[in-house]
Amino acid sequence: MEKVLIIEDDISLRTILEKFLQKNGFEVISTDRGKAGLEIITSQHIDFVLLDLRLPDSNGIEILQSIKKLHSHVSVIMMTFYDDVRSAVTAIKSGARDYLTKPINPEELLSLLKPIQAVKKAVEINKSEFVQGKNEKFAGVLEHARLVAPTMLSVLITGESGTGKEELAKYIHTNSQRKQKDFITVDCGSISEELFGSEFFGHMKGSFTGAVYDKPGLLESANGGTLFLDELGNLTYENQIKLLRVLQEKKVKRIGSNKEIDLDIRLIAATNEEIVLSVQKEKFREDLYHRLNEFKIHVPALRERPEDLNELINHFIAKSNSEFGKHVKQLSESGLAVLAQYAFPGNIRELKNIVRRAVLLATSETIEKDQLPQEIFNTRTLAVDTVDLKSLQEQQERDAIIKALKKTGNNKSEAARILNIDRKTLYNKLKLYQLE
Ligand SMILES: Nc1ncnc2c1ncn2[C@@H]1O[C@H](COP(=O)(O)OP(=O)(O)OP(=O)(O)O)[C@@H](O)[C@H]1O
Repeated sequence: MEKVLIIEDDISLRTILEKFLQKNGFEVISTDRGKAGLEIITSQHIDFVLLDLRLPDSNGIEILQSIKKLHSHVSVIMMTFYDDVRSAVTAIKSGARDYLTKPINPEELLSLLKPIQAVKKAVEINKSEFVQGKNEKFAGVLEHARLVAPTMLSVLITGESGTGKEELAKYIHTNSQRKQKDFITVDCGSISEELFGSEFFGHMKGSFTGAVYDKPGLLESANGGTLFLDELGNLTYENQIKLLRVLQEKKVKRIGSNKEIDLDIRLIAATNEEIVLSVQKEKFREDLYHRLNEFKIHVPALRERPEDLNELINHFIAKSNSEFGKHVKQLSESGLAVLAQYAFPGNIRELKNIVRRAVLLATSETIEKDQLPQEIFNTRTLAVDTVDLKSLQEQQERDAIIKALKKTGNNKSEAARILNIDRKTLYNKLKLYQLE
């Protein structure tokens, strides 16, 4: 989930923004002071900041400059009054992603955050963060990844949600000669029809209302590097056409510019849906499918990799220790036995969340069984030789969705947040399980 920091001293505006963003699936943290905001950004991961231009203890522009100097990957949106648009322009020049004038229009705010959500730069690609494990199937996956990495073949990664498709895409990038260049992630579901052009192609200042500065598009940013198209199945049909055209031409022009830029981009796409079915139903263009599927890799579900459970748990214990300043050493035998029986419908992401929570709750060096979430004791356990794994997983997914909807009073955004999936995926699953 994306985390947003609000730095705003007007308490009523701050509260409205907090509630609105939480409702729309963001994790929110807020403060009324600029310096406290800087401390928060230093001590925890923040995706973007809503920053008031005038703060009681500091000047918003100076805070912006410090953020950009120390944490350049954090996107900042300035909030200002109409009569201070000049300062907003200075803010843009200092690296702010955009600005909003008060009173803040929530829909406008959302439309600004959506493309930011869609464009996550993998600033840290660290090989030691990647657990390889011992499972034979996954070893085969990695072998294929290493073989395809140095080529120009586009790769289609399939697999259930949370199995590590994005991690594998980064693995391919870091094993290619492009590793010094950028790896750009695009969440295909969050790019609307209207935004596609300016997000993918970029624009020149003044080319349309709201284009207050020159902006390179995603394709230009990924030039020389890798473009990762996540949740490919969520790309709208019209956007599929536009993407295909530019991939065929291998050239791009920013909106409002005549200058053609040659493109040299490695494409990796991921999907957890049966994209072949979408092709058959003519919802996904066959030509684009073939263009992206020059080499397919399927990532197995976590329950198909029981040998790797231990290594992944230890990896997440170590990560959570450094995140929370704890000194947990291990998971108890009985705790491990519980996890070993669990089917993990949310795969590695779910395991990571379970371990993080348990590390936070742990009161000694060992995580005890009762520090694992209750839900995993209630679900049917995994008996590999007697049950149909697919239907077991579907049943668990369905149960989890019903529970989340009940808990949130049928609020889909909130339910999607709890389930750690995007809203579009939730809608697809509601349709699939006939829960609409
Ligand atoms: N091999 C791995 N080593 C360490 N961590 C991993 C590994 N694979 C996945 N993870 C972690 O599990 C979580 C989910 O991984 P990732 O986002 O790559 O999955 P995904 O299949 O792309 O998910 P989705 O289908 O929802 O987009 C992330 O936090 C990631 O860091």
